[in-house]
Order: sequence, then C-alpha cells, then structure tokens
Amino acid sequence: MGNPANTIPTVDLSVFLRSDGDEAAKQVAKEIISRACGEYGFFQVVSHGIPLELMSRAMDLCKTFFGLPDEEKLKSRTRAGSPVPAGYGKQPDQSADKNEYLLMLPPNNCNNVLPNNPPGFRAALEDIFTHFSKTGEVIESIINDYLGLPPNFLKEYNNDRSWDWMNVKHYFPATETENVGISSHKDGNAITFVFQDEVGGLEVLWNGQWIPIVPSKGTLVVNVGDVIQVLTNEKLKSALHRVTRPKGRSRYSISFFYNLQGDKLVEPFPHFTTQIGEPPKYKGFLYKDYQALRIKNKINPPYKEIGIDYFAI
Ligand SMILES: O=C(O)CCC(=O)C(=O)O
Ligand SMILES: [Fe+2]
Repeated sequence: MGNPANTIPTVDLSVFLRSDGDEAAKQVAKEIISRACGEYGFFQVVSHGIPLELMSRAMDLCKTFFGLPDEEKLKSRTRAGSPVPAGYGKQPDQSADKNEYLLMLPPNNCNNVLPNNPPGFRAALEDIFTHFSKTGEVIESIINDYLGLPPNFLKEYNNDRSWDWMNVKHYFPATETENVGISSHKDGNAITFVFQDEVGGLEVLWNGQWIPIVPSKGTLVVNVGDVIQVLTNEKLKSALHRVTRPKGRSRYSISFFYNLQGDKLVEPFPHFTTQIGEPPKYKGFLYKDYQALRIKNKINPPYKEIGIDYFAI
C-alpha cells in the first residue's frame, strides 16, 4: 500500500445523519469502515454533524486554558475520592507520558470539576461532549450492522451513556532526549474519537510500522477499543497506537471515549462464539473492574495501562 502516511480511510458520515440517506451510499461507507477496522482498527470521519465552528472554538479555548498559570488550572484539580480522574491533572513525573489534561464526564455528572476560566470554555466542552455522544451512537449502529448483529443490538446492550468521558490534552514539546506523548497502548473502552490539532503525532501500528495519522481540518479519528474486541471475540481488534511529541511546539487534542456503564458484563457475544462454533477468547468481566484496574495502574506503578490480555482465556 503506497505511501504509509495518510492511508487511514476517511468516510463521509452525512448520509447517516439524514433521514432520507441514500442506502447505496450508506453501504459503500459501511464497507470502507469495515475494511478500515479490519486492516488498521482506525478510520476517520468528516461531515459527522459536529459543527466545525464549535470544534475550532473548543480547541482554541483548550489552548487558552492550558496556557493559564498552574494555580488557576489547579482550581479544577481532581477531587479526592473521585472514582475517575475527572478534572485537571498532569501525568506523574514517573510516567513516560508527558502531558497535562482535563477530563470530563457527561455534563451534570457530580464528579466533574470544570473550569470557569476562560469564559465560554465550560459551555463549549459541554456542547461538544453532547455532540460526540450522538456521533458515538451513529458509529455504533454502523458497526452493529456490518457485524451482522440484529438491529439495535449494540445500542440496547450499551444503553447508558453515563460512563462516557472526554479528555482534553496538552502535550509538551519534545526535549532533546525524549518525545513520548502517550506510550503505545490500546484503548480499553468501546469506541474512541480523537480531534487532533494541526500539529500531528498520533500514530497507529500497522504491519509492524508506525503510521502517522495526518491531521486534517474538521476530521475526527475513530478507533475501536478493547470492549468491541472482546464482544466480537476478536472479529474486530483494538489497535496499538501512540502519540509522539514534536520538538519546539505543543500539541493539543480532544478525545472522546464512548464507554459502557460500569455494571455491564463484557464477554464475547454468542453471535461470535456458540452460534458459529468458536470458543470464547475472553472470560467475562465487569466493565467497572477493567476500568478501575487500568486507571489504578496508570496513575501508580507501573504507570502503564493494563491490557485486555488480562482476561484472555
Ligand atoms: O491525543 C491523541 O491524539 C490520542 C490520545 C490517546 O490515544 C488516548 O488518550 O487514548
Ligand atoms: Fe488511545
């Protein structure tokens, strides 16, 4: 496949957002997504329904927020006892990852600690969160259909949006000796969306090489996470990816994690096991247990996320 840069396929989602969307065009888009998921675990979407003005305003406000003095940012630091690191934080010094972040749960969640400064930031975050959540439902339904699951099967299984989160990050410029923004990992959730600024640095492992996902205005990067890998008994795989930091400039991104409600049992669906005579590749587990394990190991030694192999049979 020619030049490895910019080979992650891009799909126009507008056909799925209109009630009169052309069925043949939907089919073409589904096939592109299905091939991209099989080959890379990643694809990109445009015309996804999130207003471009909101995306660029949210990104500008993120840059302003992270440029504020620590004292101001720390007003939004994670509250003691919060079950997830909602609010502002910096990766621990011992971590290979070099970024500071602001993590939010759905608007109105009591664990949110959202900044009042800069003005309009909080409203923009809440607005974009709500849009991401809808885009998540659209992608989930496309995945449902091309997997051949009964209509709305994934939607009914994953019917509670209260555990979704969004993470806004500022990656510091690389130094002479290191450039890790986020070390190579797979996402633990169901579906991830990333809106990266123009700087670049997100890379996916494909056939043993790291391929850059070249930023493009208004484009969202989408990838499936460990939950989809387990539910489909590896028919779809969660891909390894990482962020490298360029020298001399900061990088910003907004990632949305379409998760599961914590009490959901995650185990391979019968459609991909008993119904086709395949043994399950994973033991069942509660989503909240996997999430807690990942968070615990990320913010304490070994400062790395635990992978889904933990539950492999
Ligand atoms: O910042 C990015 O481009 C991606 C971040 C990422 O992979 C993650 O937060 O899991
Ligand atoms: Fe990730």
